[in-house]
Amino acid sequence: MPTSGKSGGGAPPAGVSAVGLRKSYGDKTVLDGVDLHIPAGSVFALLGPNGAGKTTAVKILSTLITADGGRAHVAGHDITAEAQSVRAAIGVTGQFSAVDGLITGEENMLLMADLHHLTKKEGRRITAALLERFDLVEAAKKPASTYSGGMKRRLDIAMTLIGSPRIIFLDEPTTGLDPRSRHNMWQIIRGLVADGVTVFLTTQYLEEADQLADRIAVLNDGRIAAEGTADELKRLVPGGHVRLRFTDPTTYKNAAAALREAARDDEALALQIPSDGSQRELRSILDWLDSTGIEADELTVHTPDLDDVFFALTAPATVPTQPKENAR
Ligand SMILES: Nc1ncnc2c1ncn2[C@@H]1O[C@H](COP(=O)(O)OP(=O)(O)OP(=O)(O)O)[C@@H](O)[C@H]1O
Repeated sequence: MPTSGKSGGGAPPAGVSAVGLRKSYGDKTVLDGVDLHIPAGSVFALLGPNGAGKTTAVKILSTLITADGGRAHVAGHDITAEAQSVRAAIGVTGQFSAVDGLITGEENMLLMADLHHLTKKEGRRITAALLERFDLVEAAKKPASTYSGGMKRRLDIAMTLIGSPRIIFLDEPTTGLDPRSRHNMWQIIRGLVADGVTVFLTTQYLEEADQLADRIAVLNDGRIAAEGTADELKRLVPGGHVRLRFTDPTTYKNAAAALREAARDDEALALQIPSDGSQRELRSILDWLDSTGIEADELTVHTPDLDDVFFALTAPATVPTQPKENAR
């Protein structure tokens, strides 16, 4: 349970905790009782398909909008009763960028320093350090509207850091970025965490969550469908299988008849046998193929990844234990 988090003794407060968060727009329920517990100093990824309510959750936790129900504490402060203290402790970047394209990157930074009531001297010092850290020195005197997507995101995060936030909400920080800029952003996020910042990240990229997050929650239909480390989530779904592919339709048909427990893909002439991918299971499958004289043209081992988790948990009618393609 959340504590009021006043900085007394005892265990440090969670970075973010929420119980039963609810939000509806008209008769559409967007969040239907969301519970979260994010330890301070960790990276948390909220995953979900388009329209799942990720941005809504970020907006509520960063006090941009109010929830219809539930309670939450951010940096130890109640988001309703102590919204001002929450705002002082957090930074938010992403879909609602604070970058003003008409002024230069440096001017954007100095403006932010003014907003945080830093002295001119201190503002200049921090601006110079952050422009350097985020590789924006060369572009500093150019209007931000001329920046690439990756540079704008870097500037956005640099501006957020002027306030020395303890918690940063990154709403889809790499959407639309090319692979190099995405990797660059991952390095930046890792750097923030190394500095002790708690990162709340929303993303549609499973690889991103896998790479960065200590814990991941999958939001679906307004509820947390699953929560855990990437490995814990991968163990939730039976996505592991051995795939046998054939080129000759008759061999494929014979194999399918003999291997009745395998899921069929008639178009690709492929069979999928559920398997944990262990050496013992592989050996028994190979022995069985030898003994029946079935020879596949290709054999691949597939272990569950976050894609499997995502598809299993966010399918319209979730039936995770059944293979998608079944025998006809
Ligand atoms: N101000 C609003 N008024 C009405 N409906 C809204 C409003 N804001 C969000 N919604 C609806 O709430 C749902 C969740 O939106 P939200 O932006 O939180 O989803 P998301 O998970 O961030 O999606 P995406 O990945 O597409 O950004 C959507 O169906 C959206 O249309």
